[in-house]
Amino acid sequence: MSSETGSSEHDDEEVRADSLGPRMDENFLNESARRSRMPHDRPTEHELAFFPEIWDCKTAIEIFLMIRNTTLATWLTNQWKECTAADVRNNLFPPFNSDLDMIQNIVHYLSRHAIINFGRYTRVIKIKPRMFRQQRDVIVIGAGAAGIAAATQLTTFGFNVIMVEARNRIGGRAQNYKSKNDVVMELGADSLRNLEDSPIATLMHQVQMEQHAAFDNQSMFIEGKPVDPKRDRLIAGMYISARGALHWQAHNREHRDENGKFISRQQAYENVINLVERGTHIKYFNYCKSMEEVARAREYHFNQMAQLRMTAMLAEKRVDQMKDGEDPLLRRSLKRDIVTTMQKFEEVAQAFETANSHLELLKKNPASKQYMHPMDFRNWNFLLGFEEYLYGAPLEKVQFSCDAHKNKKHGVVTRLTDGIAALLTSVAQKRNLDIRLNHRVRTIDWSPSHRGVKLSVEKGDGEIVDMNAAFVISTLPIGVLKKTIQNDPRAPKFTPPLPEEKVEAIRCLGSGLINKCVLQYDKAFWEPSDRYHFITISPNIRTRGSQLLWSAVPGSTVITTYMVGESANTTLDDQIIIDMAKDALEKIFRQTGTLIDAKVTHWQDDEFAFGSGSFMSLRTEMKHFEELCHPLEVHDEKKKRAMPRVLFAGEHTCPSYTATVQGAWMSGARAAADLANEICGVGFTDLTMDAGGRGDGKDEEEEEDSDIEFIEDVDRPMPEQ
Ligand SMILES: Cc1cc2nc3c(=O)[nH]c(=O)nc-3n(C[C@H](O)[C@H](O)[C@H](O)COP(=O)(O)OP(=O)(O)OC[C@H]3O[C@@H](n4cnc5c(N)ncnc54)[C@H](O)[C@@H]3O)c2cc1C
Repeated sequence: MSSETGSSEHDDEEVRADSLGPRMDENFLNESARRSRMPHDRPTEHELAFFPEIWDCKTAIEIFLMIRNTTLATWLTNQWKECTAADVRNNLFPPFNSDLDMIQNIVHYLSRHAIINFGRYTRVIKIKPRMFRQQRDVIVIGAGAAGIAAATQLTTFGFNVIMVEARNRIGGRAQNYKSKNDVVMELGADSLRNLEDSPIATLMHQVQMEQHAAFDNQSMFIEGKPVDPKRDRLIAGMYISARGALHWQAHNREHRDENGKFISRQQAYENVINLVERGTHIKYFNYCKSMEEVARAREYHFNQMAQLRMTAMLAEKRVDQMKDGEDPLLRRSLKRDIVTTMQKFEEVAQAFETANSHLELLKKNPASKQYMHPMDFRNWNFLLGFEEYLYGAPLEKVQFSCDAHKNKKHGVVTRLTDGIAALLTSVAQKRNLDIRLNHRVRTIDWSPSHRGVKLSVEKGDGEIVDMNAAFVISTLPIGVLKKTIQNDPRAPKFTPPLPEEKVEAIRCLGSGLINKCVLQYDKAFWEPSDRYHFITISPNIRTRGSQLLWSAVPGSTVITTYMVGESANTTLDDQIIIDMAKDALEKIFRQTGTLIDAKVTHWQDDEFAFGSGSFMSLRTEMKHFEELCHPLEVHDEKKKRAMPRVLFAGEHTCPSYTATVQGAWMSGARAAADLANEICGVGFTDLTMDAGGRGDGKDEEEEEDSDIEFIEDVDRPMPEQ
């Protein structure tokens, strides 16, 4: 019987392997789940919440996972075209391809949450709005990565979306600047990390833009002179150990001071260094103590040897002075004394030798007086400065345990030759988004007395217009929200004011700053294939973040340097910053070309950003992210519950990827899904009831559309999108 079961399992496996297309083997399915940030072997908590029918049944979970992973693989195989239930079914083998409901529900779930079918792709199934007409209008504030993600998703769900953007361009903190001879300079975000599992990788795949890896081949310079790579590796090793220790601590215990504030990353590094330094001092103290003890023992043995030698010599002299036959008893006794003294001398001489060689050994291997040489502290400080670049804030202000909540995989760092803003523009164009540039939102009125949300918007020519929508998605940056809660007239005003919990969350989240100095020369005097990325180490700890990294797009004549940490908020004149950068380059390369164009950013003064990105400050708690995402709600009499009016997105609402383009995109998609789930219902679980939970006949004034049309579908009608 057992052999029968065994062979049937084996046959099943063979059937599975044969039935899978050439690319849909198990490894590819698992890899597809990983690339979509999902575990391949279990449903996520979010999935379980949406698919209660699989909770208690192992087989149902297996079927679910097979269909889900095949859906992800189907999408990843062709990300230019909508992945439909029919496509997924074609890639499934029996019996998994028979559960049409499950296939459709999974495709809907993954599409709704922007895990598949997002970005710049061709839709196959006609969009069917699943909400009342008056619930269809949405205004998205801000046309950065978060706004574009939210708008593209919402249009897919059937909403009418208008985007209002204060600037005369889209992209927000991803900003291209075309220099005098049309070379693209990135003034905002320039590097894309975590691409192995990032939705941005899909956009790049869809848009097919030229890209290149950054951070290759780093060379370090201190005051124009290359740093010894051996010492660099040594200090980098120490830093990696210290960072590992911090990471371990962050995951294992909470570190707050007596005021309940988190310890800063700078403080945590200092603690680690002090701990190691203390260990070094203790070792040095023990070394000195051992030296002293061994030297004393050696001296003691030496003196003992001298004494014993003297005793033996005196005894010998006495024996020599005795006449033949005189006092034989005394002679014998003296001779015996001489023998025992010499025996003792041998023993002491051996102890002396041991002490002596111990002393020599100690002298040969002296203990260090200090952990790190003052010169090496420069390298160390560069590494901390580099963290300030990654976090976009001085380490004194960054919460030490912030890594515990961040996705730490950085992998290959990629840059786009035409810039990140061009990528976002391409997606927005393809999806035909209605973007109103030069529309600066002044007030957001979400009073319960209105039917929806009323925006007061200032157009480029100064005219103030009112715009109304059922819902608003705000992607106002954290810097702008901070100004809002300070009643700064430059930031939009909320009426009624934001709830206290949200105000507290905005106050407690950090708003960081990275600035850049971008230089365009007439020729590239750096080696384009080699040192297109290098590092200058500041001799001064306070200025460690000033012009620490240099990067250039290979083949271009533009080179960029960054100002981070304390140095980012500089009050120096632009010309001084440019001259400093030119001097640093001249020190390294001696011969530089002619400067054609230069640009220094001041993101702290930009009225539509007031900073570069959010970070976890010493007061940030995880609950603050929930508060930041939480929509502004109004009680709905009909539905007898609170309904969202203003939803929030932006990089600062995505704790795993704060201050990144990826985080911004994911937050926009999340806000769009939240709104659609709330208004359209989770279409994949309830296909008969309408959006408002009405369930039966139609309300006269709230007419629903019924223009459903499927261009391509599985054999039986597909549920509404
Ligand atoms: C110098 C610098 C370097 C960076 N480097 C990187 C990097 O290497 N990699 C990375 O992933 N990220 C980087 N970032 C961070 C990244 O740019 C942001 O996290 C991301 O672009 C934020 O997108 P968002 O949509 O949340 O916000 P934004 O892009 O800021 O979009 C918000 C939009 O709202 C608009 N807006 C503001 N106020 C109003 C108003 N009153 N009315 C109407 N519209 C308004 C703004 O104009 C803006 O377009 C960097 C940022 C800076 C500044």
